[in-house]
Formats: sequence, structure tokens, C-alpha cells
Amino acid sequence: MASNGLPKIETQKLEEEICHDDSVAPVKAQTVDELHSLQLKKSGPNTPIIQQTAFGAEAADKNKQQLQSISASLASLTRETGPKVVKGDPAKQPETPKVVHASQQHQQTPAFGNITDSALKFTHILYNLSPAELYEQAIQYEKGSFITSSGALATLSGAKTGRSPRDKRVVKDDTTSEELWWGKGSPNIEMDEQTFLVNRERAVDYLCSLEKVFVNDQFLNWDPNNKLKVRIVSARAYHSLFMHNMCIRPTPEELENFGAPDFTIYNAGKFPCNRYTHYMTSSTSIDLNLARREMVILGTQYAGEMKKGLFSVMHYLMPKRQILSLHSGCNMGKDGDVALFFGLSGTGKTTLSTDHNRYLIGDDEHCWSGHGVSNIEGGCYAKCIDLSREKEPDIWNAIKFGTVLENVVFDEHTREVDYTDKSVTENTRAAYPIEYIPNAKIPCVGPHPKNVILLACDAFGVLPPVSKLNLAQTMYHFISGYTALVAGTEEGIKEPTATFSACFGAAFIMLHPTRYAAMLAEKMQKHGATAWLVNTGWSGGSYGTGSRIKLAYTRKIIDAIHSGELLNANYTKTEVFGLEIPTELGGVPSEILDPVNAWPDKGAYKETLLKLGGLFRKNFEVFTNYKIGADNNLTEEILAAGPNF
Ligand SMILES: Nc1ncnc2c1ncn2[C@@H]1O[C@H](COP(=O)(O)OP(=O)(O)O)[C@@H](O)[C@H]1O
Ligand SMILES: C=C(OP(=O)(O)O)C(=O)O
Ligand SMILES: [Ca+2]
Ligand SMILES: [Mn+2]
Repeated sequence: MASNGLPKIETQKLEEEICHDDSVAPVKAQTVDELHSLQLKKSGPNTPIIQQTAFGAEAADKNKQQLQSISASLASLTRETGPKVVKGDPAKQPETPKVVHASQQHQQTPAFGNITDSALKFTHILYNLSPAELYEQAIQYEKGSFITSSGALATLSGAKTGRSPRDKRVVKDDTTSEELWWGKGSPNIEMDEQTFLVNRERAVDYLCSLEKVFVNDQFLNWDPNNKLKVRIVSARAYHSLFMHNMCIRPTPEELENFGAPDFTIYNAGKFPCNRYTHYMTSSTSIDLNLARREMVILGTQYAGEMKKGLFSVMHYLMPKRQILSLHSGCNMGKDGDVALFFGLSGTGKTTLSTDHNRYLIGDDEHCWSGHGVSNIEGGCYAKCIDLSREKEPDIWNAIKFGTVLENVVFDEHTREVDYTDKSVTENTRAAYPIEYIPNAKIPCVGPHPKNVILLACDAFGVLPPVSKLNLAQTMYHFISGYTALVAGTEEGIKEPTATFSACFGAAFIMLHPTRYAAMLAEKMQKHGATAWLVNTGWSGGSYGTGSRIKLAYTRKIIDAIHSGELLNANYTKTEVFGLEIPTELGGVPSEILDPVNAWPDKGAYKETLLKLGGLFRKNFEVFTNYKIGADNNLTEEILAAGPNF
């Protein structure tokens, strides 16, 4: 017996007897640092995150031009040069970087009196980072960023979980005072050029004071003749990833040749405006300067401000080119039949345009030009409250790696999202690239629309689930832009509140609503489009007594519009609103088609119907003086197309 411990184990040399030798060569590194340096492969020559000049003189030159353009964007208006900018994460660049200023040519030591600490520091630029890189930045540096179980990036947008329309201002100058819609009902609250510059300086100084800023260079509008180059400068990886998803993503070649942007957003996020600044009514300010082609965001981190701010810009630029900008979703059938879905927030544009049997062109912002429709964006922004895999599988499956999930609540261990949880906000959102929807139509363009669907979520429960509109009614309802949501599920809220938002997007239009309405009428007539009013809201009673129309029924209605079945149905006319409603429709219970039949209390129905009619009438008063089209005939017809009682 061996006296000194356990017997030695003999390892047999089996040679040919084992299946194969699966041992691998050791790593090709002498140190741990060297090992880590092997992990990251250099990006290819046309991936525009190159920092070195190792890819030839031309690439180096383009890289330098890009940096100069960014430095110029970030330049103060009162100092001579832009900040010293350098690409890349400061945490990964210990050595002194190469300096790039906006005006490289006369780079001398500035006069003593001129020098400030900010002139001595570098502003690191994280330029068009990939989603993976942005995830890492967000998780490492932005509190409230987590990877959920499906791979999406959960973020918190801070104190603001929705847009701030009362803090959105537009510079009123000689041109815009003539061109834009100002006054009652208009979303354009004025500010002067000087105040804009004060806020711009504040945002730029804040951004330049940071160790690093994110810069996205991207496109808007899939129509190649009318695309816009946009630059978004922001303080958070969350904002950069959001815009990466929502705008059109350039190819490496397009990015290399990007040049100067057509429009720039300075998003200072949580950094507030100075409340002693003229015009400021809160700590939040979203400022649009059309002449300078710039937008400044102070005091809100809600990412939707950027998306919808750019939409406003399109609502100004496109009509100048006879192109109609639309707050609508858009999809296309197998035979090329295009449908538009107009509607205010929460009425179903995203839900109903995302249709497994049709090609998705876009969920929210489109242009209708002489050639057809084009999506303005490169992504979708879906509401997620009560999202279910069964009812909305395509949206559910789009919430994966790369998707930004705003303000959702999830299990702290499994990171599984609870879509019913409204603890942070009811306005939980997912922003994903459009190609995350399996049948997205890329490029996102299509022929002239065949059907124009106006969505209203009527919490009064008196509008029919579907009605066919004539042209005058279409204009009447388009200009009215009605919906009535329930303010929330908080206790005490029994009454739905009617919202009227001209062109189903008054917060974003820049010209008078009748300008867009006239263009819509002209285009619909020219291309023979049929319009429909679809109530995605209540039936059988108002909110509280009735119930929301089943999504499955609304989908059946929409299917029948697309297929042409509904066009050939039998119709009767409703009282008060004079809407043409089908008497029968396969898959939808006939008793809900005429809302009066669905209400047990007919008296209450009539009372509610008249109440809503009154609200419509009151809202339309401001539009009665405006002329639509060349003569007054259409205007008269439109007025007559409203409720009669
Ligand atoms: N009958 C219905 N039609 C459309 N949406 C419905 C219906 N019933 C419930 N919903 C819900 O209403 C919401 C519509 O929101 P969304 O499609 O994001 O609107 P929008 O894009 O117009 O802001 C979704 O959460 C959807 O699930
Ligand atoms: C993002 C928005 O759009 P919607 O709710 O229409 O999807 C919004 O209005 O801020
Ligand atoms: Ca939407
Ligand atoms: Mn929208």
C-alpha cells in the first residue's frame, strides 16, 4: 500500500483509439491585455467609425471632413471655432487625440482673453454607433437601462413620458409670419430669433461640456427625390439608438458621402432652459428655427420630441413641393392596393397598419407626392400598454435586440416585461426598425392610395364601427380630427373627453389645416380613393357602460375595406352625422354596425349623440371662414357635411 497519499493516476496514451484530438492550440497572446485586444476586429474600410488613417488618403480625408462638419455643427455662434472633436469613447482613448476644429485653416493659439476651459478640452463624438455599441453605452452610463428577456433595451425617459406641446416654439420671422399658421388652434407658439439663439447656445454649451456626445447622421423620406439629411446631436445613447431605429439608416457608403446635414437637432435632454429667458414658460423648451434648419431641445428626455419635431419640419418643407405630408400609417396589399390610416395618438394607426396579410409601408408619417406614397421614417413607434402576443404578434416579435423599450416595468430577476403595468406611465413605447416587421415593404414606398381610413377612438360610443364617406364628409372629418380617449384608468374619470386635432395631427402641422385638406381632396379625387370613418373605440354605451370594439372586429372591417367587399355592401344613413353605414358585414355582428342597436338605453344614446354633434359643431366654428380650393363650393359642401340636428 502506498504510504504517501493517494496513488498516482496513470493517464493512458490512447493515440488512435479515441475519436479525434479535440484539444486546441493555445491563444495567440502573451498577456491578458493582448488577449483582449484580439477580441475586437477592426471595422472594414467603408464602415465610417474609422479613427486611424490606415485606410488610405481618401478615407482619411472624408473622416476629417466629417469631423469638421460635426465641429461646425457644435460651434458656438459667438466664438471663432467649433469645439475640438475626436471620434470614439473617451474611456477607450487614453492617448492625446488628433484635434479637429471647425475652421482648421487658421488654427493658431487663441489670444489670451479668448481662451476658456472649454477650448482646452475635447468633445468626444460617438458617431453613428451600432445598436450593440449603444447598448453598452446605455447600460454602462445611463441609469435605468436594462436588457429585457427578449433582448430589447429598456430605458427611462425621465420626468417627461410624453410630448410637451405647450413648450414647442417656432421662430417667427418675416418669412414664417407669412407662411405659417399662427393664432387660435395653431401648434406654432412664437419665439424670436434672438431667444432661439440663446437656447441654442445653452444646448450647445451643455453638449460641449460633456465628455462625449452622440451624433447620428441619417435620412428622412424614402422618396429618393425628396429625402432630407438629418443630424441629431444628443447626450444619451438612448436617444441615439431611438433615432437610429426611427430615421432611415444610411449605408456605409451613404454615410461616408453624407456631407453637411439639411437639418440639425441639438437635444440637451435633461438640461433645462433658463426660466429667465424671454418666452420660457417652463423648464422645457422645444424650439424650431426653419431658416437656420435647426431644432433645440432643452428640459425633456422624451425621445418622441425628436421624431415628431422632424415631422413638423416635413409638414413645412413638403407642401412647398406640392407633396402632402400625412400623419398616417400606410400599408399595401399583394395586388398593390395602398391604404392610409389617419388618426390621433392611440386610435390604431400602428396596430392596424401592422397587418400580417399586407406589406407595411410605415406606421405613422408619410408623404403623398405625384408618384405615390413614401414613408418619412425608417422605424415604428408602437404603444405597448396591454400588448399581447396573441392580438399583435408582429409588434410583439419586433421587441427584440435593438428595440428601445421606453418606461416599461419588468421583473427584476427574469427581466420579463409586464405590459399591463402602468407604474411609470400609460404611454409605454417600443421603437424598432421597420424591417423588424416581417412583411415590411423595403424601400418603404407605394403607389397612390386606394383607401383612406380615418380612425377615431370614440369613447362616447356613438360613432358607427365603420361608415363610408363622400368627399365633403372626408374633408369635414379630416379637418375636425376627432377622437375621444379616456384620460386614463385612474379613479374618478367617467367622462370621455373629446379631442379635435386638425388633420389628425394639429400638433405637427405648420400651415393652416385647410391647406393640407385641399391637397388631400385634390389627390383623392385625382386618384379615385375612397374614404372611410372607422371607430376603434366604444360600442353599446360610452366608456364605463359600453365596451371597446374588439380588435378582431375592427380587423375584419379593415379586411373588408381592402378586399372591396365593403364598397359593394348595402348601406343606410345614420341620423345627426348622416353617415353611410353597411347593414351587413361578414364576421362582424350586425347589431353593432348601427350604434343605436348596440345601446340598451336608446334615450341615452340620442342624448350622447347630440352632445357629440354639438362638440363637433363648436369645434368647426373657427374653420367656417376659410376657403378650401379655388372656389367656395367645396367649403359650402364641407360645412353641410357636418352633423345636422
Ligand atoms: N378595436 C381596436 N382597434 C384598434 N386598436 C385597438 C382596438 N382595441 C384596442 N386597441 C388598442 O389601442 C391601441 C392603439 O394604439 P396605436 O395603434 O399605437 O395607435 P396610434 O399608432 O394611432 O397612436 C393599441 O394598444 C391597441 O391594442
Ligand atoms: C409618438 C406619437 O405618435 P402616436 O401616438 O400617433 O403613435 C406622438 O404623438 O407623440
Ligand atoms: Ca403610432
Ligand atoms: Mn403617430
